[in-house]
Amino acid sequence: MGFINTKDFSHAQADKIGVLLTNLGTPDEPKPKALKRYLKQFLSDPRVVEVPRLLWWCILNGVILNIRPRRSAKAYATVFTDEGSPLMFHTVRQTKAVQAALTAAGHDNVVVDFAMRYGNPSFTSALERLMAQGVRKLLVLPLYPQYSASTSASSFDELARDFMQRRWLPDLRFISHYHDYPAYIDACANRIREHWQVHGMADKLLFSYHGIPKRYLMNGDPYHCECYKTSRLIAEQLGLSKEQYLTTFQSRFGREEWLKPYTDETLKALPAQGVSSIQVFCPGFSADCLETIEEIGEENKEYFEHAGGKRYEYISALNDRPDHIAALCQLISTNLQGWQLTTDPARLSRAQALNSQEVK
Ligand SMILES: C=CC1=C(C)c2cc3[nH]c(cc4nc(cc5[nH]c(cc1n2)c(C)c5CCC(=O)O)C(CCC(=O)O)=C4C)c(C)c3C=C
Ligand SMILES: [Fe+2]
Ligand SMILES: [Fe+2]
Repeated sequence: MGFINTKDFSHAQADKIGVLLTNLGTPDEPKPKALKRYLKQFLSDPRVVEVPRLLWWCILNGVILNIRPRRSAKAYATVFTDEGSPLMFHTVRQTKAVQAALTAAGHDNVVVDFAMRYGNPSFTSALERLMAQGVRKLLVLPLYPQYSASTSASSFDELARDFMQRRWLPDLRFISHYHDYPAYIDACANRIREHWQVHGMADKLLFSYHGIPKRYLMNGDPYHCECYKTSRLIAEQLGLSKEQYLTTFQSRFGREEWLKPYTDETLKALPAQGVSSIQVFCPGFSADCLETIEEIGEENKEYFEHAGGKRYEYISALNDRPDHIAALCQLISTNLQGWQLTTDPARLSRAQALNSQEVK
């Protein structure tokens, strides 16, 4: 068996610490061909669709990949900008901002990069870049605040798959969730407060999270509980009573039951219950993407207004807001504790010299 070898003698350099931010991934272009490639990889992941493989292969290749790419391409075309897919450009900005903040805080041997679980840039390409810079310690932070096997565990699978090909593995730390991390909760609350300062409050605040099949919860996935805890902590931070906010689940796929209450059905029902104004925030999406901009910002707005609702506001995601970046940096720094973090150039060059001698 052949392993990926370290070709650039990075072991001759002082050890660096790599921070790899990851997210779901997005199609390269809003075109059916690119969508087919992306959806095939995404929907073939057994962590995402837990259905017997042979049966699923037939449904996916026989039906879904012949219909969905065209439909999804149309939806993506409404959110792509000159900078590309929102999920991509927000993740690029987050990566640059986290790198700048960590460097400014004195973590001068930390290199930050990002990878996407599906599509580009792949985990392997990002890991190659990090290893080539001398990274021997790696912290991986999937930007999913709430743990779910379909996202967080799937990211770990992809990391492990890459490592199976590698001869020399780095030390590894993996942050599987941060749904109740105080600085993240504060950033969410700040974002909502800022919105209120401009627009005032609405009758209710709705926290909408991406759904997963209910079966995954029944089989032990903690995602549902973590979403409810995040909502409660943000609401407490904002001083809201239980009557003032709701938690719902969006983005259903397929026919089986998903986590309830559903976002779309809730928004269709609220006006008849006397709720005429609503503000929607999506704490589970660290960056705006198709599911927030198009599904929450447009599609669900229509449902609410069509049902008689008067005022609907989508509160955009944390993206690269300074308090979000500060929260991520705090989470990263805490998880780097005990690993060599130095701002001392003399020590770094001594380590470099020693390593070079060992190589000779
Ligand atoms: C098929 C089942 C799906 C599960 C389970 C699922 C879980 C899940 N997804 C996210 C975050 C995102 N999903 C996004 C898009 C998206 N999700 C699914 C399906 C499942 N997701 C599909 C088919 C798509 C593609 C769009 C479409 O064709 O409708 C995105 C947006 C990506 C973008 O490019 O903008 C995100 C983000 C989470 C957090 C999650 C489980 C908790
Ligand atoms: Fe999804
Ligand atoms: Fe969607």
